[in-house]
Amino acid sequence: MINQLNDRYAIDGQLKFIDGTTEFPPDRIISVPEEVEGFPIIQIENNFAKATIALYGGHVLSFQPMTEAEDLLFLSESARIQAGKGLRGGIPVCWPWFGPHPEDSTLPSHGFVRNRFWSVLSTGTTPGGETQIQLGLTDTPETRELWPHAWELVIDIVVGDTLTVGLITRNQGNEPFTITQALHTYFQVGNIDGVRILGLDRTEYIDKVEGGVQKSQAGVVEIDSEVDRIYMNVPPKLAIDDSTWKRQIQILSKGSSSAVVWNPWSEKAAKFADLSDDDYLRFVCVETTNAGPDQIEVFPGHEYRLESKIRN
Ligand SMILES: O=P(O)(O)OC[C@H]1O[C@H](O)[C@H](O)[C@@H](O)[C@@H]1O
Repeated sequence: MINQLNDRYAIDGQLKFIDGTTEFPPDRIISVPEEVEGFPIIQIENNFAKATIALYGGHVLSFQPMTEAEDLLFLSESARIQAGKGLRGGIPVCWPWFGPHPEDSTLPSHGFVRNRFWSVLSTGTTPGGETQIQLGLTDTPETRELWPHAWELVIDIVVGDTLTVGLITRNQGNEPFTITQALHTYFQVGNIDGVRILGLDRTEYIDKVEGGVQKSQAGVVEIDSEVDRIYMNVPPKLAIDDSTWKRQIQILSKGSSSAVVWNPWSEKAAKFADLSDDDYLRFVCVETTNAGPDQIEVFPGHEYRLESKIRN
């Protein structure tokens, strides 16, 4: 499998496929999903940055511009490969619903594409020397049991000094459908104590920690307890200011008017098997979403693109 992928899609000196099971320590490989041999991970290194992407979940795992000492993305040291489960960290794709299913709590949280193998549609180099990868996923009889629609998803990733991730939803059926979704980005930070999220002053948010009450943000967002919020009518540009590592990460979104900010804090983090107890100090999720009232209707034959650009 890895050899075939390399024969077809590798780019000399820039992109190759590796067997992900050799990248994770054996005690963190709980069960390898059966659909595809090995656990293919795309490894990219070009003039601008290094990045890795798992075919499982269409999941960007890491992105480090050459100018940066530390990865912009957080991947838990306790992240594990487990069939049916997503990986903790990077950019999980939540689709076609964000969070719990609105009517049926037995359905998986954050939809069902973060734990499926995506196929490679293309790899290439842009005229400017960035690396572009497109992965795809389509409905099957099994997904139609979970969500009765015909669809095609494409994740369009460009690795340069900026990481661009576009998630394209195509409606291949005869009826319109409505989605919520997220590029659920885990940003790595020096210490959560020194983090300020900029750009959300005076926006309204749904506070999930306090049962969904609506509040208004005053000033920058600082985190010193569990935070789980859907911000609404957000501007297209947010930033994470990290005083510990003295860097600022820019997040530019398109096709999104909401953003989710999440940190589980100590007590909740301790309950996650795939997070170390003090990992809550090392990341904050600032997610580019269509969530809460920001819902998207896609008409037959049409497509919708949600996009997040990340850079330092
Ligand atoms: O544990 P997961 O299913 O990956 O979800 C992790 C988190 O994702 C989002 O940020 C939600 O707003 C949180 O409520 C949830 O806890």
